[in-house]
Amino acid sequence: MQEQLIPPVGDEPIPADIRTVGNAFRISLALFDRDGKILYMNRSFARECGVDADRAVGQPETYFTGDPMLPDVFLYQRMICRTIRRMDGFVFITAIPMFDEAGAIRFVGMTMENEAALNEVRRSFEALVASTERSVHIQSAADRHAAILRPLMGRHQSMVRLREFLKQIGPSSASVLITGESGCGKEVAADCIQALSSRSEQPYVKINCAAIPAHLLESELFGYEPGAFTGANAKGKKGLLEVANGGTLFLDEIGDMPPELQPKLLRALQHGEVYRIGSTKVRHTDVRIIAATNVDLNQKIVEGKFREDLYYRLAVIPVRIPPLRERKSDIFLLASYYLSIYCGKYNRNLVFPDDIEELLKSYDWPGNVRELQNVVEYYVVCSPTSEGLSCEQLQTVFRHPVTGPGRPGSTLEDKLDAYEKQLLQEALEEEKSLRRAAKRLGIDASTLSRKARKYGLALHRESGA
Ligand SMILES: Nc1ncnc2c1ncn2[C@@H]1O[C@H](COP(=O)(O)OP(=O)(O)OP(=O)(O)O)[C@@H](O)[C@H]1O
Repeated sequence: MQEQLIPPVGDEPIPADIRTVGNAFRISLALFDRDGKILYMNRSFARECGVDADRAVGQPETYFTGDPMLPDVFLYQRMICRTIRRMDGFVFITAIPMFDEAGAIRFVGMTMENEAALNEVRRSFEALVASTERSVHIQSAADRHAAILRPLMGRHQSMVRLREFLKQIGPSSASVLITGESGCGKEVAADCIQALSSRSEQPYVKINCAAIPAHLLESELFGYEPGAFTGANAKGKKGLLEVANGGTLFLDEIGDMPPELQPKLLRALQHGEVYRIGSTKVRHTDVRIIAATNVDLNQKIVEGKFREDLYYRLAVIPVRIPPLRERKSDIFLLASYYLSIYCGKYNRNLVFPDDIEELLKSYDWPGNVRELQNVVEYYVVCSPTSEGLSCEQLQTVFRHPVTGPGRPGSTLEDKLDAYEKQLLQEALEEEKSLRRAAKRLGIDASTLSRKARKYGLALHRESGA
């Protein structure tokens, strides 16, 4: 059988050949599994950290550094570099995530270089640069895509898949309909699609259909001729469909598009033809439409409030953004990210104690990432000391009552049940099969299946549930 060359994710030991190769290099190298535990450390890395390479296996990153980098690697899903000051000078650490075919992080490779080694490289590099006339920086397409998609954070499988999907659909000119609850990131996704498209250098115009009264929305979208109506600009005005010509128009809250405007919009999308108010002259426009809504358009169609033909024109590519409660494992990552942002903004130094972490994970976040952002800002601004706020104090700004294990006042049994449910839900969401979810939890598949039924959790299709 052929030797496995790619390091496993923790299920099997690293093959001896790989260890030999790793030890032969001067570079300090370590590998971590998806839970941030050390899978392998070569001799040079162990020497650099003053630890025993074999004993280090299975330990968390904090075993050799007090300032962990892996949470950021898992959060941003990209390479992170950091310089750490030590008694004997600086060390430069690089951590690079390695992905599996489904786009999930499989393991993380980390290298560590000390100041002396880097100085040696720098001297060679300076000599090389001095001997050349020019240095060219080439940014790969992968780097560019990663940079564009960075604002759409999350390492839950659904977000990894979403980013992959956006990369695939971004370049086309097809209309996209983004659905999802309020505050879950529809506009962030629209911005990513636009930036990934071949129209990224062309106009990008946004309009919120719910924020503008119907009569004004028509003149905003289609424009008008001089003297078309009382109070109109004497020179007339271009509509946004004309302004966005060659580029992209983002129609936010499309579900609020007044019924009387829908046929006119359909015509503009279908034939690229726009008539300004008060004009019979046709103007041609080539616009990619990205629309977003948090209402159920199918329901609106049934109620006769939204045209079915317009729906199909808009939803050539449907994109659904999952609400935060369907990707619970992202809650704390996002909360930690916003904590660092707001601590920087308000010059505070705060952390989340364990009970606050539990509370944040227990809550359903009806307002999604926007609500989470607000709650974290409240936590930073309103904490009287560096101890932070208590759970009871923080919950006063939640829109709904908390029902998970962090809920104060519930019995030990309630809390244990809620915590068990949360762990099962996370494992079922993140693992591809029931068997893998059961393995991760350390129970057999039939027990997992029974417990999942008890808590009303959806099982993977392969389980036959
Ligand atoms: N995946 C994410 N990573 C980081 N920030 C996010 C993410 N999703 C949303 N946000 C942040 O949450 C806030 C709300 O996002 P956005 O406006 O895109 O939501 P929306 O779904 O368009 O909301 P609405 O339906 O109310 O218009 C923004 O500040 C955005 O930066």
